[in-house]
Amino acid sequence: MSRNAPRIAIVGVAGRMGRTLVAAVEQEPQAELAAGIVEPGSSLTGVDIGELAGLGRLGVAAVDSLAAAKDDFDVLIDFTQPRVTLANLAFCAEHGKAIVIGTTGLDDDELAQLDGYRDRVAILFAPNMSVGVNLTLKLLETAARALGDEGYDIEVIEAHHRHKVDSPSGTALKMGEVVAESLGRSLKEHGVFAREGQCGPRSDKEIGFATVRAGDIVGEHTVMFATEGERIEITHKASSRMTFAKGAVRAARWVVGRDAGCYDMQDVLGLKG
Ligand SMILES: NC(=O)C1=CN([C@@H]2O[C@H](COP(=O)(O)OP(=O)(O)OC[C@H]3O[C@@H](n4cnc5c(N)ncnc54)[C@H](OP(=O)(O)O)[C@@H]3O)[C@@H](O)[C@H]2O)C=CC1
Ligand SMILES: O=C(O)C1=N[C@H](C(=O)O)C[C@H](O)C1
Repeated sequence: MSRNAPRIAIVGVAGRMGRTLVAAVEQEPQAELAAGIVEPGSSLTGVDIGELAGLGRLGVAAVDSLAAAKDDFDVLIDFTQPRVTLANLAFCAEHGKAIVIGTTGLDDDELAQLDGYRDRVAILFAPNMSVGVNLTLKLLETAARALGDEGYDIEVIEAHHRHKVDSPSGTALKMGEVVAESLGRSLKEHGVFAREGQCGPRSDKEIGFATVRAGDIVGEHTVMFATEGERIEITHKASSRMTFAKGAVRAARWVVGRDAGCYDMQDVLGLKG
């Protein structure tokens, strides 16, 4: 491991993404697995985080607060839930740590709170850390510009596992925002998130969202552009959480040592502009 390998802490280390992140950091020679945080008072406190991830002993015991790991890490990776993420962001701002946030489902107020830290700490915030999804966002920009004003109806369809708590997914919302922005529309005004009963025909400019929750689906997103006589579908399918975890580790290595600001995966991958 290089002397400049960032020391990474993972919060929510017993979760679906937390466990995958432990494996991803462990596989990255240019990063050090420094700490793993579980919920305050968790019975998993003190358990080796390698054991939690099914990798065997790694010599890092889970702690139940960020304060307990304060001197051990340079960058925190957080895939938990909105209120926990905001508390961890406040901690990172206070203690000069960079943070990678993968948590989705933040409401407008929580997003504004997150944004309020942009002058105090380096934040990497993205609803999907996979390279494939971030490339898909660029393809969507191009497709929307070419097709959007030519009478194509736009619908976003996503499917995830039965445990997911937020809907639509953060990725689906991001895809909708990218398409809306490319067309000069506002997603707040034109997003349609439910159709039931006698809801009438769709309007030309609406961007519809449909959600599936079933079994162990890791994450699938399709944006459909449909008109009389043809339809184009741009689809991304994740078949392993490792794609998100590897992206997050890449993001952690990128964001550590940056100036305060709110960055995303497009910055990491050089896809801006
Ligand atoms: N940006 C991206 O690329 C991706 C984002 N996500 C997002 O990541 C988030 C987590 O997803 P997932 O891993 O499936 O969810 P899980 O519920 O499996 O994991 C969340 C973990 O956070 C833990 N947790 C809750 N509160 C605290 C706390 N105060 N301190 C420490 N740990 C805490 C939970 O512990 P406990 O179980 O004890 O409650 C749980 O282990 C979701 O918002 C999801 O949408 C997911 C995949 C990719
Ligand atoms: O909860 C998940 O699992 C996922 N959440 C993210 C989202 O809401 O977009 C990303 C990924 O699709 C998996």
